[in-house]
Amino acid sequence: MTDVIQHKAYARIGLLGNPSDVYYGNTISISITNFWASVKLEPSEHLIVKPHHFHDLVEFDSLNHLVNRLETEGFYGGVRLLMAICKIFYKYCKNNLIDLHERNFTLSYDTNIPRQTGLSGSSAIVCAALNCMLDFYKIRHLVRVEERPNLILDAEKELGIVAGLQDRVAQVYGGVVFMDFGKTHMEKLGHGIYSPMDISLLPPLYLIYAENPSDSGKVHSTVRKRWLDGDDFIRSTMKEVANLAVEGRQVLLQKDYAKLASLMNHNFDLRSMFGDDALGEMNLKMVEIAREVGAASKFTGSGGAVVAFCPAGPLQVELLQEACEKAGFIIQPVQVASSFLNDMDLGNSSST
Ligand SMILES: Nc1ncnc2c1ncn2[C@@H]1O[C@H](COP(=O)(O)OP(=O)(O)O)[C@@H](O)[C@H]1O
Ligand SMILES: O=C(O)[C@H]1O[C@H](OP(=O)(O)O)[C@H](O)[C@@H](O)[C@@H]1O
Ligand SMILES: [Mg+2]
Repeated sequence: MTDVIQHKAYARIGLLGNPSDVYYGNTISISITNFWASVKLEPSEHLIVKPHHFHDLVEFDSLNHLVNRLETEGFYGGVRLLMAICKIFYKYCKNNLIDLHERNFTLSYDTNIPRQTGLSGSSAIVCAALNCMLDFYKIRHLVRVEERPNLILDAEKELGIVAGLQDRVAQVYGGVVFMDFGKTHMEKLGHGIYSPMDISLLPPLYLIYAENPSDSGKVHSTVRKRWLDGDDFIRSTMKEVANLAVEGRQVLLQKDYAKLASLMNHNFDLRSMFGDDALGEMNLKMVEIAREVGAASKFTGSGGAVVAFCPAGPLQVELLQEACEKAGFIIQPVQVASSFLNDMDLGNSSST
């Protein structure tokens, strides 16, 4: 009864096809153990959502400190995410006639995912919290794995954040997943078709990032509006982006890494549809630096971090490391997470 429940959810990299997940496209995404968010649920008398001592700072040294902090980190931390998933979870259970016991809990969180860098720090917090609640109420078998990414996305939608499913799928499934968000099954099933791939198909990848918060909701809103208005250029470019993941799946199965490099670069080039202002100068610089040494590179998400691949091998990796250090960017090898699904999760899944 008094057991503490704790779950981690990891950062993710959009390897190919992002951001077409927001637009009935396809992606290949990877869950990585380099960074994670963790959420703790402790039974308690009242229902409490605890602010994080750093990410939800409300006490400052001075007015100058407060303003500086808001300008670099924005207004929000993770508390709103935890509250939003509580609301979505409760409503989902109610609508699906899932009985919840009446005991209360305290939620707290921590994260080392660089903030708002397109590594999916937001949905990691939400995903870890959802896992805690599934265990607290012992209803894991009643909420299918394919549905869970939708709940996580709904929590962020509740806050007005424009985002897609790829982050949430990678964080629920783990490993490498090919995702098909085609309109037909999105409308018929209410979710995409998610096919885990063998993680050993991936070549060594590198993560480059800078402390450079960018708001994924803001980055996406203009393109989203143009897509909804039926803008021909945005619609056709987004289809092209989606096809890169479809092609990428075959390319990975054949271990054709030269082709993988060209697909990654093409993916980034198509992101120019967002416009340089939305993409951000520092983000563009990260991609440029990788390309200068002949590495393939693209955004992991909506901006802040870049995934790079060195098709020419270790010497090229050294050049890339030197170039990043010189420019003040952090670079580290990507550590791919294995699948997170257990027997109970797989037992209630219909499409994996
Ligand atoms: N590391 C973090 N710590 C606390 N809250 C975060 C963090 N990262 C994101 N958030 C919360 O999630 C919201 C959306 O973040 P988002 O732009 O999607 O970033 P990311 O690329 O990391 O997912 C932020 O406005 C903030 O409320
Ligand atoms: O633009 C993208 O590639 C992704 O942007 C968001 O992810 P984030 O890590 O918050 O930048 C969004 O949630 C994803 O669905 C997009 O593919
Ligand atoms: Mg996000």
